[in-house]
Amino acid sequence: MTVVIAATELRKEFTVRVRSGRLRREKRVVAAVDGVDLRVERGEMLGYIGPNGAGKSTTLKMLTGVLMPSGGEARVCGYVPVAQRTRLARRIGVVFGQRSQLWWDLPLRESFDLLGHIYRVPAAEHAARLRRCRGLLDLDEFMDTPVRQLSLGQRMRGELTAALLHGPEVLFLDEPTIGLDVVSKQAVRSFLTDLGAGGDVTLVLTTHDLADIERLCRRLVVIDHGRVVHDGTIEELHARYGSRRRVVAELDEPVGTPPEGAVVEADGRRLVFTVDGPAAPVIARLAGLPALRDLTIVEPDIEEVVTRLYLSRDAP
Ligand SMILES: Nc1ncnc2c1ncn2[C@@H]1O[C@H](COP(=O)(O)OP(=O)(O)OP(=O)(O)O)[C@@H](O)[C@H]1O
Repeated sequence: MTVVIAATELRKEFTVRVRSGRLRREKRVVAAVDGVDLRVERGEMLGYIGPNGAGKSTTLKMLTGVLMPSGGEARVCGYVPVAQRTRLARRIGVVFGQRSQLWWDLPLRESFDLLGHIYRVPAAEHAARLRRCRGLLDLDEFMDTPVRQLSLGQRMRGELTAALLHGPEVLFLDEPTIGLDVVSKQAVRSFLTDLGAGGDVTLVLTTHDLADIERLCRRLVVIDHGRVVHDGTIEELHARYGSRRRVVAELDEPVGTPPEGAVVEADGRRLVFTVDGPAAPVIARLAGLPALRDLTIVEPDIEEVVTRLYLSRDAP
């Protein structure tokens, strides 16, 4: 296994001035990233999440060579990000949802051509990658539209293409689906799934949309107040917080005496059972209910478990 991202005790402190009286301003140090250890192997798709202000973007900026760490070490593709930023830039692709790497007044097509020249991508490689992105991201309709006239969803598809034209090994995506409609989100997600399926590109994704994570990432790193508070699979997070599957029975008539273990909802027309192991015994027990209309198994909800994790961190 090749480790493509290795961070040890990575730290970033910002000095901010805060008002401390009518005229006085005091200096205060904010530890935006407070000792993050992270190892990511080639081909992993990693979700890097956390509440607002947790330090996600700051971490990504340090890993991509935009910000100098205050402490600790980072290597990405073997390079020290800030010191070897130019060399690193050839090996990574970056999409910051809130910012653009495209030329505002140029049509997409020309932005892509320029990027091909800047990175000195051989013409055949450039054409092949562009063809693939055009197909998978449905770019054809707006290839000749100036970037400033693109909608957010169209621009994001352009941004992803721009980040990939030089064939990066690691792709850093900071909120790539922010503000996109459901169709554009799906387009971006299936594009990233396709990209990850090859196993060569490593993907680090920050997002507040946990469906992105569920759809794309096996591993989840959660940070809060600049520190890693979970590093593992989504299943491990569910196990840690005791998330359970539920069996839901919909009834045509309100139930008289609810079966043991049921929570009764919807005026007695819905029974909810929490199950620990296999759902079959509960389902078998319910199959005989006279007014039964439908039975569903509801998997543990990622939003719920992540909310619990964030809230538990807030507790004193
Ligand atoms: N340039 C800066 N100067 C001062 N403080 C900063 C700067 N950039 C970030 N911070 C602070 O560092 C902390 C982490 O910010 P960061 O942008 O990394 O969070 P985030 O996890 O990406 O948040 P969000 O989900 O809201 O985008 C916050 O408290 C933020 O106010």
